[in-house]
Amino acid sequence: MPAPEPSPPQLSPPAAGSHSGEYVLAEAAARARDIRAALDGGRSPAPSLPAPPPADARTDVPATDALPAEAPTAGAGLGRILRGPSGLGTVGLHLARCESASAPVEPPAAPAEGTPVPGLYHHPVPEPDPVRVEEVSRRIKTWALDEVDLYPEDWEDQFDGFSVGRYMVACHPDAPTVDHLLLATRLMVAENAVDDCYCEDHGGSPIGLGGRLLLAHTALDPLYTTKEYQPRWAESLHSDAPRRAYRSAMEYFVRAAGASQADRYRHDMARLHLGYLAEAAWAQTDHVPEVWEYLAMRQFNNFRPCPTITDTVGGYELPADLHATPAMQRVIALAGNATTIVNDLYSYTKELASPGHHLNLPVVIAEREGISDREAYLKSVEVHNDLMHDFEAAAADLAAACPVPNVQRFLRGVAAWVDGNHYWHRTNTYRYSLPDFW
Ligand SMILES: CC(C)=CCC/C(C)=C(\C)COP(=O)(O)OP(=O)(O)O
Ligand SMILES: [Mg+2]
Repeated sequence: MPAPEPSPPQLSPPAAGSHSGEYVLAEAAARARDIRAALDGGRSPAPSLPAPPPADARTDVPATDALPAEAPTAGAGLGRILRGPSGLGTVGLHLARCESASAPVEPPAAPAEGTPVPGLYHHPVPEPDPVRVEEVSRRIKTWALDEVDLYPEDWEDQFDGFSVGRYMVACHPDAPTVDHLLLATRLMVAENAVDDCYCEDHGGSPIGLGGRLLLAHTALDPLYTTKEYQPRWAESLHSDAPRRAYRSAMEYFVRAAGASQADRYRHDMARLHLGYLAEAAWAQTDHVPEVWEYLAMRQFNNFRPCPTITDTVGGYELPADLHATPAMQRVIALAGNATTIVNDLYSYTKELASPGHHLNLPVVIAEREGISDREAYLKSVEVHNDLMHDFEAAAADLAAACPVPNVQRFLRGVAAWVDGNHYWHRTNTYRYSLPDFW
C-alpha cells in the first residue's frame, strides 16, 4: 500500500466579510513569494536569453518609448494602471524607458495607413520604433528562410505583407531587446504557419486536422517514449514547415522562459488547437453554431497564447500561482476575446471572399439572429466594445487588489498587446479592408 500523501498546506478561511477574490490573490501572492524565495533566495530574476548572436550594432536596439501616457478614452486612474504612470518624474517607472535614456532619439515613424472600424472602442498606440521594426523584420526572415525553410519563394509577398515585425514591436513596447522581441515573433510566425497550412488557405482542411495538430503539438510538448520509437518522432519534427517552425520557435522560447512560463504557453497552445478542432468539426458538417457557441469556440481559437507571453518577452516572470488565480484568468480571457473579435471585424471582407462558408462573429449573428449583414456587423462591434470594457474593469480591479509589481507589469503588458493588436489589424491594408457599411 502506498504511503499516505502528506496533506496539502491548509489555508485558513477568509475573515468574515472579506472579499474572497482578494483573499485568493493575497494567498497566491504570498505563496509565490515563498516559492520564489525558496528557489532563488528572494531575487526575482529575468530569465536569461541565449547567448547573443555575433556583434551587430542593431541587435539590441532599446525601445525609444513605451506605452502612450494616457489613452484618450480611458479614465485617468484606469489609464495609469493599464498603460503606466506619466508626467514629470515617472520615466524611471517604465522599464523600457530606463534603458533608452542614453539612446539616440529616433525620428518618429511616418504614421501607418488604415482606418479604424467606426465606433470600435480602442486605444491608439505610438508608431512602433522603426529601427526595431526593421531589425526584427530582417532577422525573422533570415530565421524563416535559413533555419526552418518556412515557405516557397512565391509566398514571399504574403510573408512580407503580414508585417510581423511591425506587429510584434507594436505589441511588446517593454521588450528589453530585439532578442526578446524575436521570441514572440518566431512563435507568431509558427502559429500562423500551422493555421495556414493545416487549417486554412495554404493546403489546410478540416479532414484529418486532429492528427496533424496533435503531432505538431508534440513540437511544443515533447513525446517521451521508448528508445525504439523516439528517433522516428524526433525526425517527424523536421518533416513539414509548421512542425519545423514550432520546434525551433519553442526551442528559443524554452531557453528564455522559466519552467512555468513554458508550461503556460503549452497549455494555451493546447487550448488553441482545441478551438481549431471545433471550428473544423463545424465546417465539416456545415453547422452554424449559436452565437454563444461561436463565442465559446472563439475563446479557444484565439490570440490568447500571444499576450500571455508578455512577461517572458519583457524579461521577467509572473509567478504561476498569480497567473492561475481566477481573477487573472478572467482578465486574460476577456483580453484574448476582445483581440480575437477585432480579427473577426477586420478580416470580415477577406473571409467573405474566401472559398467555403467562413464563420466569424458578424456572419454567425446575421444567420442565427436573422438580421442584415450590416446590423450583424454593427452588433459585433458592440460585443467587442463590451468585452473591452469588461477587460479593462477586471484588470483595474485586479491591479487594485494585488499591488505586486509583476502583476501590475503583466496587466500593462496584456493591455499593450490588446492595443498593438488593434493597431496591426487597422494598419494591415495588405491583408484587411473594411466593409462598406457606413
Ligand atoms: C497568432 C495566433 C495564436 C493565432 C491563433 C488564432 C488565429 C489564427 C486568429 C485569432 C486569427 O484568426 P483568423 O484565422 O480568422 O485569421 P485571419 O482573419 O485570416 O487573419
Ligand atoms: Mg479572421
